[in-house]
Amino acid sequence: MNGNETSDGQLQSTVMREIPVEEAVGMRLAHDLTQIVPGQFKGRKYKRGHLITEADIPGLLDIGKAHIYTLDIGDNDLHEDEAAGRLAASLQGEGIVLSEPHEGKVSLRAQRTGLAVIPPELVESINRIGDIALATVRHHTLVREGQPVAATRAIPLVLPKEKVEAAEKLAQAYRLENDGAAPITVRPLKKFRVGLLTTGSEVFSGRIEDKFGPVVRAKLEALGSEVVEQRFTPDDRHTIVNHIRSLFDSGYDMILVTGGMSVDPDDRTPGAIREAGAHIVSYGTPMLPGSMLLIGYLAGVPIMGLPGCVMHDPHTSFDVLLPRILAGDTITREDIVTMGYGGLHGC
Ligand SMILES: Nc1nc2c(c(=O)[nH]1)N[C@H]1C(S)=C(S)[C@@H](COP(=O)(O)OP(=O)(O)OC[C@H]3O[C@@H](n4cnc5c(N)ncnc54)[C@H](O)[C@@H]3O)O[C@H]1N2
Ligand code: MOO
Repeated sequence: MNGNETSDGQLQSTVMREIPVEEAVGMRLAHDLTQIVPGQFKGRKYKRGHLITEADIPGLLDIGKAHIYTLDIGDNDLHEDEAAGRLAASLQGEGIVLSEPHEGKVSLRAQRTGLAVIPPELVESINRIGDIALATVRHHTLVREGQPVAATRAIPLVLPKEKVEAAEKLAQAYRLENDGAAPITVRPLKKFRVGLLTTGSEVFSGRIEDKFGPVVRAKLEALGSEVVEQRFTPDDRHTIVNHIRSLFDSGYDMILVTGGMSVDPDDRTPGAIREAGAHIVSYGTPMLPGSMLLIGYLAGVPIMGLPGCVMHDPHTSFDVLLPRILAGDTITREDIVTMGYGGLHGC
């Protein structure tokens, strides 16, 4: 006979009792209790299992707890912490660590900097079940080590086991359809050696100082890659083409060309990238800022034309595409097309 089974062998249902705090001394809390002080604190004040003493009573009353529950979980139910934990475990893949359950919530955090993989349809299917919530970052978000990628939360304190089992089945079906891959993972980024070509006669001649190089270097270094070489060229198409070909011959993993991406007669970069022999996936991305970005491949080597806004705006289409490329993805026209929805960030 287990703890919840009756003497005649029947399954027992959950029993919850409300106890006035004054009568709860000597009992253990059935769940975490939260305090919120706007602007100062939000979090667990008392932990599940805490043994209530006389001294706790004023503190409990301060956070609005005139009663506490005693809880005997039935065979067909789950405590919020167990429910959130089981759902999180069913989703956890490579590059993800789980937090301890906390106020009915479990966080899935990035174990490394990388690209979050989240199947949106699965997230929606799980949230359709009800009583159990799954919130995630968007698919293909760049995440840093320790950053939350997703969180699971049970809505009621006690919920039917079958709801969690239904979610686990969906996660299992995902694994079967995806060669055993878990639904939520963080893909690592490769270390790229990058050749950088900065166009602009005003920079080449020394009229103004180069501000593009340091920005591009910093963005790559922040993701574990490096600009090995930066060259400068005036706005002369032929010279730009020759530099691109020579950077290609140097065997870099990626070639970046800055400036000259817009509509002026001196904007030579898109034509030069084309003339160098690149297959153009897209000139123009439906995202602001970064709409004048070009992406293509030169015999398999990614090449991007970076518009002036990349030097100025902290988050552009370059910041969306760069982690994908470093994760090893080949960018397609469809990837570009789908950037427009939700892609208005500035301008
Ligand atoms: N009439 C239109 N105007 C603009 C359009 C358009 O479609 N029609 N597009 C806009 C967008 S979007 C962008 S972004 C900008 C910049 O485009 P470019 O990539 O062509 O930038 P440049 O013309 O080469 O330079 C613009 C600006 O930035 C300075 N610059 C460039 N490179 C460097 C560098 N390495 N270091 C320091 N400063 C640099 C350059 O001197 C100019 O001041 O165009 C919009 N306009
Ligand atoms: O390439 Mo520009 O945004 O779109 O500023």
